Amino acid sequence: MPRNNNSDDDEVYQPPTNTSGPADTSPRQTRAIREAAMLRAGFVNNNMSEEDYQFMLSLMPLGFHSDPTKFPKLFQITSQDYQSTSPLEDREVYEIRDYLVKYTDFDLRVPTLATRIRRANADYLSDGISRLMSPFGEHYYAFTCLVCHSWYRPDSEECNQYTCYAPFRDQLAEWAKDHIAIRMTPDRGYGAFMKPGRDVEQDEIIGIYYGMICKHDSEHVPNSAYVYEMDDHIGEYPYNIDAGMYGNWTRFINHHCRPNVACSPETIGGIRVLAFKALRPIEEGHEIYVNYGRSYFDKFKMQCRCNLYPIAHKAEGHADTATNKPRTRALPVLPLDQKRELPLDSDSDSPLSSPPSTPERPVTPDPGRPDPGRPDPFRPSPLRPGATSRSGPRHRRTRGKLATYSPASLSKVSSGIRKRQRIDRQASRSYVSGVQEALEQQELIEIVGDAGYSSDSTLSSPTDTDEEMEDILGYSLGNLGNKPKVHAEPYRAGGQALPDVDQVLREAAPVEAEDYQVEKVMDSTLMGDEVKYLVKWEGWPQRRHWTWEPFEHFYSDGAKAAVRTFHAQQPRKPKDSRVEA
Ligand SMILES: C[S@@+](CC[C@H](N)C(=O)[O-])C[C@H]1O[C@@H](n2cnc3c(N)ncnc32)[C@H](O)[C@@H]1O
Repeated sequence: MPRNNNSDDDEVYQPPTNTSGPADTSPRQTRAIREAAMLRAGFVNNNMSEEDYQFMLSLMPLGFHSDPTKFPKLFQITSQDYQSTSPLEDREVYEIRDYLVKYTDFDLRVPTLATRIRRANADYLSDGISRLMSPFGEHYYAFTCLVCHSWYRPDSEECNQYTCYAPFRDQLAEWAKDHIAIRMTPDRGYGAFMKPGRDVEQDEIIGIYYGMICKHDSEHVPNSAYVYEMDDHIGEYPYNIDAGMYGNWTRFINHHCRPNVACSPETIGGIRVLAFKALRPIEEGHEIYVNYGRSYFDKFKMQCRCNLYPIAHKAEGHADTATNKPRTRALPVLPLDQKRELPLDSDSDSPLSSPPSTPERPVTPDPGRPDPGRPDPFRPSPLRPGATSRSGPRHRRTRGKLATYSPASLSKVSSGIRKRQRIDRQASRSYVSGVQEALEQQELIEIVGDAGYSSDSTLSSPTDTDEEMEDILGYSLGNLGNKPKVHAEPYRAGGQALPDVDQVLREAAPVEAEDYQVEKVMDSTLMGDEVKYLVKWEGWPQRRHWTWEPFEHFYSDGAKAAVRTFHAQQPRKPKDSRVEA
Protein backbone atom coordinates (compact mmCIF):
# COMPACT_ATOMS: atom_id res chain seq x y z
CA MET A 1 0.00 0.00 0.00
CA PRO A 2 0.96 3.47 -0.57
CA ARG A 3 1.51 6.60 1.20
CA ASN A 4 -1.87 7.90 2.12
CA ASN A 5 -2.93 11.15 0.59
CA ASN A 6 -5.98 12.00 2.50
CA SER A 7 -5.10 12.64 6.03
CA ASP A 8 -3.94 15.90 7.32
CA ASP A 9 -5.06 15.66 10.89
CA ASP A 10 -2.97 13.76 13.37
CA GLU A 11 -5.51 13.01 15.99
CA VAL A 12 -4.39 11.33 19.14
CA TYR A 13 -6.56 8.78 20.79
CA GLN A 14 -7.45 10.10 24.20
CA PRO A 15 -8.38 7.35 26.56
CA PRO A 16 -9.87 8.22 29.92
CA THR A 17 -7.17 9.07 32.40
CA ASN A 18 -6.52 6.91 35.39
CA THR A 19 -3.84 7.35 37.94
CA SER A 20 -3.63 3.83 39.24
CA GLY A 21 -0.76 2.34 37.30
CA PRO A 22 1.29 -0.69 38.05
CA ALA A 23 3.79 -0.67 40.84
CA ASP A 24 7.13 0.88 39.93
CA THR A 25 9.54 -1.58 38.45
CA SER A 26 13.29 -1.36 38.24
CA PRO A 27 15.02 -1.95 34.87
CA ARG A 28 16.07 -5.38 36.09
CA GLN A 29 12.56 -6.26 37.03
CA THR A 30 11.16 -5.01 33.77
CA ARG A 31 13.72 -7.01 31.84
CA ALA A 32 12.71 -10.07 33.83
CA ILE A 33 9.06 -9.39 33.17
CA ARG A 34 9.70 -9.01 29.52
CA GLU A 35 11.66 -12.24 29.35
CA ALA A 36 9.03 -14.11 31.26
CA ALA A 37 6.41 -12.86 28.85
CA MET A 38 8.46 -13.81 25.85
CA LEU A 39 9.05 -17.25 27.25
CA ARG A 40 5.42 -17.62 28.05
CA ALA A 41 4.63 -16.66 24.50
CA GLY A 42 6.98 -19.30 23.19
CA PHE A 43 9.06 -16.84 21.23
CA VAL A 44 12.25 -17.32 23.06
CA ASN A 45 14.56 -20.22 23.12
CA ASN A 46 18.05 -20.47 24.41
CA ASN A 47 19.67 -20.26 21.02
CA MET A 48 18.09 -17.02 20.09
CA SER A 49 20.47 -14.21 19.36
CA GLU A 50 19.85 -10.82 20.83
CA GLU A 51 19.02 -9.55 17.37
CA ASP A 52 16.38 -12.22 16.77
CA TYR A 53 15.12 -11.69 20.23
CA GLN A 54 14.66 -8.03 19.51
CA PHE A 55 12.99 -8.89 16.27
CA MET A 56 10.50 -11.23 17.88
CA LEU A 57 9.91 -8.67 20.51
CA SER A 58 9.15 -6.11 17.88
CA LEU A 59 6.36 -8.27 16.54
CA MET A 60 4.51 -8.53 19.78
CA PRO A 61 2.85 -5.14 19.89
CA LEU A 62 1.94 -5.52 16.27
CA GLY A 63 -0.61 -8.10 17.14
CA PHE A 64 1.22 -11.36 17.00
CA HIS A 65 -0.91 -13.53 19.16
CA SER A 66 0.99 -14.72 22.13
CA ASP A 67 -1.16 -17.15 24.03
CA PRO A 68 0.54 -20.53 23.87
CA THR A 69 -2.43 -22.23 25.46
CA LYS A 70 -4.47 -21.26 22.45
CA PHE A 71 -1.86 -21.99 19.86
CA PRO A 72 0.25 -24.82 21.18
CA LYS A 73 0.69 -26.31 17.77
CA LEU A 74 1.75 -23.06 16.22
CA PHE A 75 4.31 -22.53 18.89
CA GLN A 76 5.51 -26.05 18.62
CA ILE A 77 5.92 -25.71 14.89
CA THR A 78 7.42 -22.29 14.96
CA SER A 79 9.90 -23.17 17.62
CA GLN A 80 10.86 -26.36 15.83
CA ASP A 81 11.09 -24.53 12.61
CA TYR A 82 13.07 -21.80 14.16
CA GLN A 83 15.92 -24.24 14.43
CA SER A 84 15.87 -25.08 10.77
CA THR A 85 16.22 -22.82 7.81
CA SER A 86 13.89 -24.74 5.53
CA PRO A 87 10.69 -22.98 4.63
CA LEU A 88 7.41 -24.58 5.41
CA GLU A 89 5.71 -26.59 2.72
CA ASP A 90 2.39 -25.27 1.52
CA ARG A 91 0.71 -28.22 3.15
CA GLU A 92 2.09 -27.20 6.51
CA VAL A 93 1.02 -23.64 5.96
CA TYR A 94 -2.49 -24.82 5.25
CA GLU A 95 -2.52 -27.03 8.30
CA ILE A 96 -1.39 -24.26 10.54
CA ARG A 97 -3.72 -21.78 9.01
CA ASP A 98 -6.65 -24.15 9.46
CA TYR A 99 -5.61 -24.64 12.99
CA LEU A 100 -5.44 -20.93 13.61
CA VAL A 101 -8.72 -20.28 11.93
CA LYS A 102 -10.28 -22.90 14.11
CA TYR A 103 -8.80 -21.81 17.37
CA THR A 104 -8.14 -18.11 17.15
CA ASP A 105 -10.70 -15.79 18.51
CA PHE A 106 -10.07 -13.34 15.72
CA ASP A 107 -11.12 -15.11 12.61
CA LEU A 108 -10.06 -12.47 10.16
CA ARG A 109 -6.50 -12.77 11.31
CA VAL A 110 -4.06 -13.44 8.57
CA PRO A 111 -1.46 -15.41 10.38
CA THR A 112 2.08 -15.38 9.27
CA LEU A 113 4.34 -18.02 10.48
CA ALA A 114 7.34 -17.16 12.47
CA THR A 115 9.43 -19.25 10.19
CA ARG A 116 8.54 -17.13 7.22
CA ILE A 117 9.07 -13.96 9.10
CA ARG A 118 12.31 -15.31 10.29
CA ARG A 119 13.37 -16.07 6.78
CA ALA A 120 12.34 -12.69 5.59
CA ASN A 121 14.16 -11.20 8.47
CA ALA A 122 17.35 -12.98 7.53
CA ASP A 123 16.99 -11.81 3.97
CA TYR A 124 16.21 -8.32 5.03
CA LEU A 125 19.24 -8.30 7.19
CA SER A 126 21.45 -9.72 4.54
CA ASP A 127 20.36 -7.50 1.71
CA GLY A 128 21.12 -4.50 3.85
CA ILE A 129 18.29 -2.60 2.30
CA SER A 130 15.14 -2.91 4.24
CA ARG A 131 16.11 -4.13 7.57
CA LEU A 132 13.53 -4.98 10.15
CA MET A 133 13.53 -2.71 13.08
CA SER A 134 11.85 -2.62 16.36
CA PRO A 135 8.82 -0.43 16.09
CA PHE A 136 10.15 1.38 19.12
CA GLY A 137 13.53 2.17 17.69
CA GLU A 138 16.68 0.31 18.34
CA HIS A 139 17.22 1.30 21.91
CA TYR A 140 13.80 0.76 23.21
CA TYR A 141 12.26 -2.25 24.75
CA ALA A 142 8.68 -3.10 25.25
CA PHE A 143 7.37 -4.22 28.58
CA THR A 144 4.35 -6.08 29.67
CA CYS A 145 2.07 -4.18 31.93
CA LEU A 146 1.51 -5.96 35.20
CA VAL A 147 -2.05 -4.79 35.33
CA CYS A 148 -3.39 -5.40 31.88
CA HIS A 149 -0.62 -7.62 30.44
CA SER A 150 -0.25 -5.43 27.43
CA TRP A 151 2.91 -4.07 25.90
CA TYR A 152 4.12 -0.58 26.32
CA ARG A 153 7.24 1.41 25.84
CA PRO A 154 9.04 2.72 28.83
CA ASP A 155 9.50 6.27 27.71
CA SER A 156 5.83 6.80 27.11
CA GLU A 157 3.29 7.41 29.80
CA GLU A 158 3.28 4.85 32.48
CA CYS A 159 1.09 2.01 31.43
CA ASN A 160 -2.18 1.48 33.11
CA GLN A 161 -5.39 -0.14 32.12
CA TYR A 162 -6.65 2.91 30.37
CA THR A 163 -3.74 4.60 28.73
CA CYS A 164 -1.94 1.61 27.36
CA TYR A 165 -2.42 0.71 23.78
CA ALA A 166 -3.48 -2.91 24.15
CA PRO A 167 -7.02 -2.38 25.37
CA PHE A 168 -7.61 -0.08 22.45
CA ARG A 169 -6.08 -2.60 20.08
CA ASP A 170 -8.17 -5.39 21.54
CA GLN A 171 -11.33 -3.37 21.37
CA LEU A 172 -10.60 -2.64 17.78
CA ALA A 173 -10.03 -6.29 17.02
CA GLU A 174 -13.33 -7.13 18.67
CA TRP A 175 -15.01 -4.39 16.75
CA ALA A 176 -13.60 -5.66 13.46
CA LYS A 177 -14.73 -9.17 14.20
CA ASP A 178 -18.23 -7.89 14.60
CA HIS A 179 -18.28 -5.28 11.85
CA ILE A 180 -16.01 -6.27 9.00
CA ALA A 181 -16.37 -8.98 6.40
CA ILE A 182 -13.70 -9.94 3.90
CA ARG A 183 -15.26 -10.79 0.58
CA MET A 184 -14.18 -11.37 -2.95
CA THR A 185 -14.66 -8.39 -5.24
CA PRO A 186 -15.16 -8.78 -8.95
CA ASP A 187 -11.85 -7.38 -10.02
CA ARG A 188 -9.59 -6.45 -7.10
CA GLY A 189 -9.15 -9.63 -5.21
CA TYR A 190 -10.51 -9.59 -1.71
CA GLY A 191 -11.90 -6.45 -0.19
CA ALA A 192 -13.12 -5.34 3.23
CA PHE A 193 -16.82 -4.67 3.63
CA MET A 194 -19.14 -3.51 6.37
CA LYS A 195 -21.22 -6.39 7.58
CA PRO A 196 -24.97 -6.15 7.26
CA GLY A 197 -26.50 -4.14 10.06
CA ARG A 198 -23.17 -2.49 10.86
CA ASP A 199 -21.99 0.96 9.99
CA VAL A 200 -19.35 3.50 10.87
CA GLU A 201 -19.55 7.12 11.83
CA GLN A 202 -17.36 9.75 10.31
CA ASP A 203 -13.94 10.05 12.03
CA GLU A 204 -14.17 6.68 13.73
CA ILE A 205 -10.91 4.76 13.82
CA ILE A 206 -11.80 1.42 12.35
CA GLY A 207 -8.51 -0.41 12.12
CA ILE A 208 -4.79 -0.37 12.46
CA TYR A 209 -2.47 -1.49 9.75
CA TYR A 210 -0.39 -4.36 11.04
CA GLY A 211 2.62 -5.82 9.40
CA MET A 212 6.31 -6.05 9.59
CA ILE A 213 8.15 -2.89 10.22
CA CYS A 214 10.77 -2.28 7.62
CA LYS A 215 13.11 0.52 7.05
CA HIS A 216 12.12 2.84 4.27
CA ASP A 217 14.82 3.73 1.86
CA SER A 218 13.64 6.03 -0.86
CA GLU A 219 15.72 4.19 -3.43
CA HIS A 220 14.87 0.71 -2.32
CA VAL A 221 11.27 0.54 -1.41
CA PRO A 222 10.31 -3.05 -0.75
CA ASN A 223 8.48 -4.50 -3.66
CA SER A 224 5.30 -5.70 -2.04
CA ALA A 225 1.80 -4.70 -2.88
CA TYR A 226 1.10 -4.62 0.83
CA VAL A 227 3.74 -2.16 1.92
CA TYR A 228 2.29 0.91 3.43
CA GLU A 229 4.71 3.74 2.97
CA MET A 230 4.54 5.54 6.24
CA ASP A 231 5.16 9.18 6.34
CA ASP A 232 6.66 8.66 9.73
CA HIS A 233 9.92 8.00 11.53
CA ILE A 234 11.21 5.81 14.27
CA GLY A 235 13.96 7.90 15.70
CA GLU A 236 15.75 9.10 12.62
CA TYR A 237 14.55 6.28 10.40
CA PRO A 238 11.64 6.51 8.04
CA TYR A 239 9.85 3.20 7.99
CA ASN A 240 7.18 1.23 6.21
CA ILE A 241 4.76 -1.40 7.30
CA ASP A 242 4.66 -4.49 5.17
CA ALA A 243 1.55 -6.62 5.49
CA GLY A 244 2.63 -8.95 2.70
CA MET A 245 3.30 -11.76 5.05
CA TYR A 246 1.77 -10.64 8.24
CA GLY A 247 -1.21 -8.47 8.85
CA ASN A 248 -4.81 -8.17 9.86
CA TRP A 249 -7.99 -7.43 7.96
CA THR A 250 -6.85 -3.95 6.94
CA ARG A 251 -4.46 -5.49 4.44
CA PHE A 252 -7.57 -6.23 2.36
CA ILE A 253 -8.63 -2.62 2.04
CA ASN A 254 -8.68 -1.81 -1.65
CA HIS A 255 -8.01 1.46 -3.39
CA HIS A 256 -10.58 3.87 -4.64
CA CYS A 257 -10.16 7.31 -6.13
CA ARG A 258 -12.96 8.44 -3.89
CA PRO A 259 -12.03 6.74 -0.64
CA ASN A 260 -14.17 6.48 2.44
CA VAL A 261 -11.30 6.01 4.87
CA ALA A 262 -7.97 7.76 5.28
CA CYS A 263 -4.91 6.35 6.87
CA SER A 264 -2.46 8.26 9.00
CA PRO A 265 0.11 7.72 11.71
CA GLU A 266 -1.47 8.28 15.10
CA THR A 267 -0.26 8.04 18.64
CA ILE A 268 -2.42 5.75 20.66
CA GLY A 269 -1.52 4.93 24.21
CA GLY A 270 2.00 6.12 23.56
CA ILE A 271 2.45 3.90 20.54
CA ARG A 272 2.71 5.02 16.96
CA VAL A 273 0.28 3.19 14.77
CA LEU A 274 -1.08 3.55 11.30
CA ALA A 275 -4.77 4.06 11.80
CA PHE A 276 -7.64 3.97 9.32
CA LYS A 277 -10.23 6.57 10.04
CA ALA A 278 -13.61 7.01 8.35
CA LEU A 279 -13.79 10.09 6.16
CA ARG A 280 -17.55 9.91 6.09
CA PRO A 281 -20.20 7.55 7.40
CA ILE A 282 -19.89 4.09 5.88
CA GLU A 283 -23.06 2.12 5.69
CA GLU A 284 -23.73 -1.56 5.92
CA GLY A 285 -22.64 -3.59 2.96
CA HIS A 286 -20.33 -0.96 1.58
CA GLU A 287 -16.76 -1.66 0.73
CA ILE A 288 -14.05 0.17 2.62
CA TYR A 289 -11.64 2.04 0.40
CA VAL A 290 -8.52 4.05 0.94
CA ASN A 291 -6.67 6.10 -1.65
CA TYR A 292 -3.36 4.40 -2.41
CA GLY A 293 -2.15 7.40 -4.32
CA ARG A 294 -1.10 7.59 -7.93
CA SER A 295 2.45 6.48 -7.21
CA TYR A 296 1.27 3.04 -6.12
CA PHE A 297 -0.17 2.28 -9.54
CA ASP A 298 2.80 3.83 -11.30
CA LYS A 299 5.22 1.84 -9.27
CA PHE A 300 3.51 -1.46 -9.99
CA LYS A 301 2.59 -0.48 -13.51
CA MET A 302 -0.99 -1.26 -12.69
CA GLN A 303 -4.08 0.50 -13.77
CA CYS A 304 -6.53 1.63 -11.18
CA ARG A 305 -9.75 -0.16 -11.86
CA CYS A 306 -11.99 2.57 -10.68
CA ASN A 307 -12.31 3.66 -14.28
CA LEU A 308 -14.16 0.47 -15.09
CA TYR A 309 -17.22 1.95 -13.54
CA PRO A 310 -18.38 4.55 -15.96
CA ILE A 311 -21.14 6.10 -13.98
CA ALA A 312 -18.96 6.45 -10.95
CA HIS A 313 -16.43 8.17 -13.09
CA LYS A 314 -18.90 10.49 -14.59
CA ALA A 315 -20.02 11.36 -11.15
CA GLU A 316 -16.48 11.85 -10.04
CA GLY A 317 -15.37 13.63 -13.17
CA HIS A 318 -12.91 10.91 -14.07
CA ALA A 319 -14.23 10.40 -17.56
CA ASP A 320 -11.86 10.43 -20.42
CA THR A 321 -11.06 14.05 -21.09
CA ALA A 322 -10.89 13.76 -24.87
CA THR A 323 -14.24 12.14 -25.39
CA ASN A 324 -15.84 12.92 -22.10
CA LYS A 325 -16.80 9.29 -22.04
CA PRO A 326 -15.67 6.55 -19.78
CA ARG A 327 -12.54 5.03 -21.18
CA THR A 328 -13.52 1.49 -20.51
CA ARG A 329 -16.65 -0.44 -20.40
CA ALA A 330 -18.78 -1.47 -17.53
CA LEU A 331 -17.67 -4.43 -15.60
CA PRO A 332 -19.82 -7.41 -16.35
CA VAL A 333 -21.21 -9.19 -13.40
CA LEU A 334 -19.62 -12.58 -13.26
CA PRO A 335 -18.41 -14.95 -10.61
CA LEU A 336 -15.04 -14.23 -9.21
CA ASP A 337 -12.70 -16.42 -11.18
CA GLN A 338 -14.14 -15.55 -14.50
CA LYS A 339 -14.35 -11.89 -13.80
CA ARG A 340 -10.69 -11.34 -13.84
CA GLU A 341 -10.17 -13.32 -16.92
CA LEU A 342 -12.93 -12.48 -19.30
CA PRO A 343 -11.36 -10.78 -22.30
CA LEU A 344 -13.75 -7.96 -22.65
CA ASP A 345 -12.22 -5.52 -24.93
CA SER A 346 -9.30 -5.05 -27.20
CA ASP A 347 -8.83 -1.39 -26.41
CA SER A 348 -5.21 -0.99 -25.60
CA ASP A 349 -5.79 1.09 -22.52
CA SER A 350 -8.27 -1.22 -20.97
CA PRO A 351 -6.85 -3.06 -18.02
CA LEU A 352 -8.96 -6.00 -18.95
CA SER A 353 -7.51 -6.08 -22.38
CA SER A 354 -4.11 -7.08 -21.11
CA PRO A 355 -3.31 -10.73 -21.70
CA PRO A 356 -5.00 -12.85 -19.11
CA SER A 357 -1.73 -14.41 -18.19
CA THR A 358 -0.36 -11.07 -17.10
CA PRO A 359 -0.04 -11.30 -13.35
CA GLU A 360 -2.28 -8.95 -11.53
CA ARG A 361 0.52 -7.93 -9.31
CA PRO A 362 3.93 -7.06 -10.61
CA VAL A 363 6.26 -9.97 -10.44
CA THR A 364 9.72 -8.79 -9.68
CA PRO A 365 11.65 -11.42 -7.84
CA ASP A 366 12.91 -10.20 -4.55
CA PRO A 367 15.03 -12.53 -2.49
CA GLY A 368 13.65 -11.11 0.70
CA ARG A 369 10.06 -11.91 -0.04
CA PRO A 370 8.00 -14.89 -0.87
CA ASP A 371 8.03 -15.52 -4.56
CA PRO A 372 5.12 -13.56 -6.03
CA GLY A 373 4.47 -16.45 -8.36
CA ARG A 374 4.06 -18.79 -5.49
CA PRO A 375 0.45 -19.30 -4.52
CA ASP A 376 -0.40 -17.08 -1.60
CA PRO A 377 -2.46 -19.19 0.77
CA PHE A 378 -4.41 -16.16 1.81
CA ARG A 379 -5.41 -15.18 -1.66
CA PRO A 380 -7.21 -17.04 -4.37
CA SER A 381 -4.93 -19.18 -6.49
CA PRO A 382 -3.24 -17.76 -9.54
CA LEU A 383 -5.17 -17.06 -12.68
CA ARG A 384 -4.88 -20.43 -14.17
CA PRO A 385 -7.68 -22.70 -15.16
CA GLY A 386 -8.40 -25.15 -12.50
CA ALA A 387 -5.81 -23.61 -10.30
CA THR A 388 -8.08 -22.73 -7.50
CA SER A 389 -7.22 -23.61 -3.98
CA ARG A 390 -10.83 -24.27 -3.31
CA SER A 391 -12.79 -27.23 -4.26
CA GLY A 392 -16.27 -28.54 -4.45
CA PRO A 393 -19.24 -26.91 -6.02
CA ARG A 394 -19.33 -23.17 -6.21
CA HIS A 395 -22.42 -21.15 -6.00
CA ARG A 396 -23.48 -17.83 -7.11
CA ARG A 397 -26.38 -16.06 -5.67
CA THR A 398 -28.96 -14.73 -8.00
CA ARG A 399 -31.99 -13.08 -6.54
CA GLY A 400 -33.21 -15.50 -3.98
CA LYS A 401 -31.67 -18.67 -5.34
CA LEU A 402 -28.34 -20.33 -5.57
CA ALA A 403 -26.99 -21.68 -8.81
CA THR A 404 -24.34 -24.35 -8.55
CA TYR A 405 -21.33 -24.84 -10.76
CA SER A 406 -19.21 -27.88 -10.73
CA PRO A 407 -15.53 -27.04 -10.39
CA ALA A 408 -14.88 -28.98 -13.56
CA SER A 409 -17.26 -26.83 -15.53
CA LEU A 410 -15.75 -23.73 -14.02
CA SER A 411 -12.32 -24.92 -14.99
CA LYS A 412 -13.45 -25.61 -18.49
CA VAL A 413 -15.13 -22.29 -18.86
CA SER A 414 -12.11 -20.64 -17.42
CA SER A 415 -9.80 -22.44 -19.83
CA GLY A 416 -11.92 -21.32 -22.71
CA ILE A 417 -11.84 -17.78 -21.54
CA ARG A 418 -8.12 -17.71 -21.24
CA LYS A 419 -7.66 -18.70 -24.82
CA ARG A 420 -8.24 -15.19 -25.95
CA GLN A 421 -7.13 -15.68 -29.47
CA ARG A 422 -9.78 -18.29 -30.04
CA ILE A 423 -12.58 -16.51 -28.39
CA ASP A 424 -15.41 -15.05 -30.26
CA ARG A 425 -14.53 -11.48 -29.53
CA GLN A 426 -17.55 -10.09 -31.22
CA ALA A 427 -19.89 -11.98 -28.96
CA SER A 428 -17.86 -10.97 -25.99
CA ARG A 429 -17.97 -7.32 -26.95
CA SER A 430 -21.63 -7.32 -27.58
CA TYR A 431 -22.19 -8.93 -24.23
CA VAL A 432 -20.15 -6.31 -22.50
CA SER A 433 -21.72 -3.39 -24.20
CA GLY A 434 -25.10 -4.99 -23.64
CA VAL A 435 -24.48 -5.20 -19.94
CA GLN A 436 -23.11 -1.73 -19.85
CA GLU A 437 -26.01 -0.34 -21.75
CA ALA A 438 -28.50 -2.10 -19.57
CA LEU A 439 -26.81 -0.90 -16.45
CA GLU A 440 -26.44 2.62 -17.66
CA GLN A 441 -29.99 2.82 -18.84
CA GLN A 442 -31.30 1.62 -15.56
CA GLU A 443 -28.69 3.68 -13.72
CA LEU A 444 -27.91 0.63 -11.75
CA ILE A 445 -24.29 1.28 -11.14
CA GLU A 446 -23.85 3.55 -8.21
CA ILE A 447 -20.83 5.47 -7.15
CA VAL A 448 -18.31 2.75 -6.69
CA GLY A 449 -17.35 3.93 -3.28
CA ASP A 450 -20.89 3.32 -2.25
CA ALA A 451 -21.33 0.07 -4.05
CA GLY A 452 -19.96 -3.23 -2.88
CA TYR A 453 -23.06 -5.19 -2.38
CA SER A 454 -26.56 -4.05 -1.94
CA SER A 455 -28.38 -4.28 1.29
CA ASP A 456 -31.48 -5.93 -0.03
CA SER A 457 -33.46 -8.43 1.94
CA THR A 458 -31.30 -11.38 1.00
CA LEU A 459 -28.32 -9.96 2.77
CA SER A 460 -29.21 -7.20 5.08
CA SER A 461 -30.15 -8.84 8.32
CA PRO A 462 -27.34 -9.61 10.71
CA THR A 463 -27.08 -13.27 11.33
CA ASP A 464 -25.23 -15.70 13.45
CA THR A 465 -25.81 -18.83 11.49
CA ASP A 466 -22.79 -20.24 9.77
CA GLU A 467 -24.44 -20.56 6.46
CA GLU A 468 -25.67 -17.02 6.27
CA MET A 469 -22.42 -15.72 7.60
CA GLU A 470 -20.62 -17.53 4.84
CA ASP A 471 -22.99 -15.94 2.38
CA ILE A 472 -22.05 -12.59 3.74
CA LEU A 473 -18.36 -13.24 3.84
CA GLY A 474 -18.28 -14.85 0.45
CA TYR A 475 -16.33 -17.77 1.78
CA SER A 476 -16.17 -19.91 4.81
CA LEU A 477 -13.60 -18.57 7.19
CA GLY A 478 -13.57 -21.80 9.07
CA ASN A 479 -12.65 -23.67 5.95
CA LEU A 480 -10.40 -21.27 4.17
CA GLY A 481 -8.78 -22.97 1.28
CA ASN A 482 -9.65 -26.56 1.60
CA LYS A 483 -13.25 -27.30 2.28
CA PRO A 484 -15.95 -27.35 -0.35
CA LYS A 485 -18.27 -24.78 1.18
CA VAL A 486 -17.02 -21.86 -0.82
CA HIS A 487 -19.12 -19.82 -3.10
CA ALA A 488 -18.65 -16.57 -4.85
CA GLU A 489 -20.98 -13.75 -4.04
CA PRO A 490 -21.25 -11.83 -7.26
CA TYR A 491 -20.74 -8.16 -7.19
CA ARG A 492 -23.96 -6.26 -7.10
CA ALA A 493 -24.48 -2.61 -7.27
CA GLY A 494 -27.90 -1.25 -6.59
CA GLY A 495 -29.41 -4.71 -6.42
CA GLN A 496 -29.74 -5.23 -10.16
CA ALA A 497 -30.73 -8.60 -11.45
CA LEU A 498 -27.66 -10.55 -12.40
CA PRO A 499 -27.18 -11.88 -15.89
CA ASP A 500 -27.19 -15.62 -16.23
CA VAL A 501 -23.49 -16.22 -16.14
CA ASP A 502 -23.59 -19.65 -17.69
CA GLN A 503 -25.51 -18.34 -20.61
CA VAL A 504 -23.26 -15.36 -21.02
CA LEU A 505 -20.18 -17.49 -21.02
CA ARG A 506 -21.71 -19.94 -23.44
CA GLU A 507 -22.43 -17.10 -25.82
CA ALA A 508 -19.32 -15.06 -25.29
CA ALA A 509 -16.63 -17.61 -24.80
CA PRO A 510 -17.00 -20.94 -26.49
CA VAL A 511 -15.27 -23.50 -24.38
CA GLU A 512 -12.11 -24.79 -25.90
CA ALA A 513 -10.01 -27.69 -24.96
CA GLU A 514 -8.01 -27.23 -21.78
CA ASP A 515 -5.05 -25.03 -22.52
CA TYR A 516 -3.13 -25.91 -19.41
CA GLN A 517 -2.15 -29.51 -19.54
CA VAL A 518 -1.11 -31.51 -16.56
CA GLU A 519 2.45 -32.56 -17.19
CA LYS A 520 2.90 -34.57 -14.06
CA VAL A 521 1.44 -35.01 -10.63
CA MET A 522 4.30 -34.39 -8.26
CA ASP A 523 2.80 -35.02 -4.85
CA SER A 524 -0.37 -35.54 -2.91
CA THR A 525 -1.38 -34.48 0.53
CA LEU A 526 -4.30 -34.44 2.87
CA MET A 527 -5.62 -30.94 3.46
CA GLY A 528 -8.30 -31.20 6.08
CA ASP A 529 -10.26 -34.21 4.94
CA GLU A 530 -9.56 -33.72 1.28
CA VAL A 531 -6.75 -35.09 -0.84
CA LYS A 532 -5.00 -32.57 -3.04
CA TYR A 533 -2.49 -33.15 -5.78
CA LEU A 534 0.47 -30.99 -6.62
CA VAL A 535 0.31 -30.38 -10.36
CA LYS A 536 3.22 -29.52 -12.57
CA TRP A 537 1.71 -27.82 -15.60
CA GLU A 538 3.04 -28.37 -19.06
CA GLY A 539 5.20 -25.43 -20.01
CA TRP A 540 5.52 -24.32 -16.37
CA PRO A 541 8.61 -26.13 -15.15
CA GLN A 542 9.24 -23.99 -12.09
CA ARG A 543 8.03 -25.21 -8.75
CA ARG A 544 6.43 -21.90 -7.95
CA HIS A 545 3.94 -22.33 -10.77
CA TRP A 546 2.71 -25.70 -9.62
CA THR A 547 -0.55 -25.74 -7.77
CA TRP A 548 -2.47 -27.99 -5.42
CA GLU A 549 -5.64 -29.30 -7.00
CA PRO A 550 -8.47 -31.49 -5.79
CA PHE A 551 -9.25 -34.58 -7.80
CA GLU A 552 -12.33 -33.14 -9.45
CA HIS A 553 -10.15 -30.67 -11.32
CA PHE A 554 -8.59 -33.54 -13.23
CA TYR A 555 -11.35 -33.87 -15.74
CA SER A 556 -9.47 -34.90 -18.87
CA ASP A 557 -8.40 -38.50 -19.40
CA GLY A 558 -4.77 -37.45 -19.62
CA ALA A 559 -4.96 -35.60 -16.32
CA LYS A 560 -6.60 -38.55 -14.59
CA ALA A 561 -3.93 -40.83 -16.02
CA ALA A 562 -1.29 -38.57 -14.47
CA VAL A 563 -2.91 -39.09 -11.08
CA ARG A 564 -2.95 -42.85 -11.55
CA THR A 565 0.69 -42.83 -12.63
CA PHE A 566 1.57 -40.85 -9.55
CA HIS A 567 -0.13 -43.37 -7.27
CA ALA A 568 1.50 -46.26 -9.07
CA GLN A 569 4.87 -44.69 -8.33
CA GLN A 570 3.97 -43.44 -4.84
CA PRO A 571 1.60 -46.03 -3.40
CA ARG A 572 1.89 -44.70 0.14
CA LYS A 573 0.86 -41.17 -0.61
CA PRO A 574 -2.71 -40.00 0.22
CA LYS A 575 -5.12 -41.04 -2.50
CA ASP A 576 -8.54 -39.67 -3.40
CA SER A 577 -11.13 -42.42 -3.19
CA ARG A 578 -12.38 -41.56 -6.67
CA VAL A 579 -9.10 -42.48 -8.32
CA GLU A 580 -9.61 -45.75 -10.11
CA ALA A 581 -7.17 -48.50 -9.45
C1 LIG B 1 -3.34 -3.99 -0.27
S1 LIG B 1 -3.93 -5.09 -1.47
C2 LIG B 1 -5.64 -5.04 -1.21
C3 LIG B 1 -6.20 -6.41 -0.99
C4 LIG B 1 -6.23 -7.25 -2.20
N1 LIG B 1 -7.40 -6.93 -3.00
C5 LIG B 1 -6.20 -8.73 -1.82
O1 LIG B 1 -7.04 -9.52 -2.29
O2 LIG B 1 -5.31 -9.14 -1.10
C6 LIG B 1 -3.64 -4.19 -2.93
C7 LIG B 1 -3.95 -4.94 -4.19
O3 LIG B 1 -5.35 -4.97 -4.46
C8 LIG B 1 -5.62 -4.72 -5.83
N2 LIG B 1 -6.36 -3.45 -5.94
C9 LIG B 1 -6.90 -2.79 -4.92
N3 LIG B 1 -7.57 -1.70 -5.36
C10 LIG B 1 -7.43 -1.66 -6.68
C11 LIG B 1 -7.87 -0.77 -7.70
N4 LIG B 1 -8.60 0.30 -7.47
N5 LIG B 1 -7.53 -1.05 -8.98
C12 LIG B 1 -6.80 -2.14 -9.26
N6 LIG B 1 -6.35 -3.01 -8.36
C13 LIG B 1 -6.65 -2.78 -7.08
C14 LIG B 1 -4.29 -4.65 -6.52
O4 LIG B 1 -3.97 -5.94 -6.96
C15 LIG B 1 -3.36 -4.26 -5.40
O5 LIG B 1 -2.04 -4.67 -5.61
